[in-house]
Amino acid sequence: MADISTTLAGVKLPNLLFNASGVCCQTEADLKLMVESESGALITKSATVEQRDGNPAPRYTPLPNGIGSINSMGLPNEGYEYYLEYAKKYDYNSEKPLFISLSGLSLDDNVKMCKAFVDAKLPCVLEINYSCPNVPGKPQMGYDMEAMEKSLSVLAPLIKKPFGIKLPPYFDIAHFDQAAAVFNKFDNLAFVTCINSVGNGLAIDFVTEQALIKPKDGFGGLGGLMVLNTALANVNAFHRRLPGKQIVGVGGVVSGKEAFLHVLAGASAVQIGTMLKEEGPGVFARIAKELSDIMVAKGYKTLEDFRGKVKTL
Ligand SMILES: O=C1NC(=O)NC(C(=O)O)N1
Repeated sequence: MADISTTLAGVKLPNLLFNASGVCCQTEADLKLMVESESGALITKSATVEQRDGNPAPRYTPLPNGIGSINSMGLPNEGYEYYLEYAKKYDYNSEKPLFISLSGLSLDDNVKMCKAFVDAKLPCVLEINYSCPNVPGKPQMGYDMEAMEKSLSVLAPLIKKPFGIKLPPYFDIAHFDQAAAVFNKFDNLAFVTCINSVGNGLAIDFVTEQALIKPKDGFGGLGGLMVLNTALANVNAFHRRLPGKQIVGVGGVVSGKEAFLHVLAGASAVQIGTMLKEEGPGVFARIAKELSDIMVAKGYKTLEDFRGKVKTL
């Protein structure tokens, strides 16, 4: 067995795999499945101040031939106080650290939620979601560098301890440069999670000639294998540009091979979304073994042996 343990934001994970926020993490029942799984950590569904039902169904579907998924959930969640209570009851002596995702609909909302978690003085780690593409009328903060800098200039000093942010995919080198210039201003911004779904794709059924999901005329975030190469680029771009910070890789992890590639690109931990949704929590044990077998075959003992060591020509 190879050692696939890691640390993230100063906390130890027995293995680098956990859920992407939003999948298997909205209710305590979901989170119990994550605790009982072979994941190395767990993260809660992005919370807003108030409980939200989210968008009308159908709002998630896998796409044919295992290429991925499309979703327009619309931030359905139990409201931040539900996750604060969960975090207060969580067993921090367990080997599995708890991450909390917050996705305020305004800076004031994010301040209110962050304050509540800071005041509770809990060991859980915050991941601020700047990249939900599915709330009608709410452009993604992650594509507004000025707004992101303003938000971080308020939240980073408020949170004080290490925290992370969830980013949308960027597709232009200038945007990697601009975003990194903002992130490097905040010392306790310990990690960035790349990528959230590729926003506003459209899946259409050939036979019925209908969009596959109901919200927003069928427009929704794309995930799964088809976004792997964009995810790897974002992981590596920020690994190169954010010295001293860590990257959580997410996007397209369907087996140990893609998890290996995310680490090679620079990831310190790897989240799984679509494959977890489709396969269930058993996916963690499968992918952990597949990754370990790959490392043994390649002669790597730990993730540090190859993290960020993608070769260029
Ligand atoms: O940040 C998010 N990304 C997604 O792809 N979907 C969810 C959502 O719609 O709630 N949120």
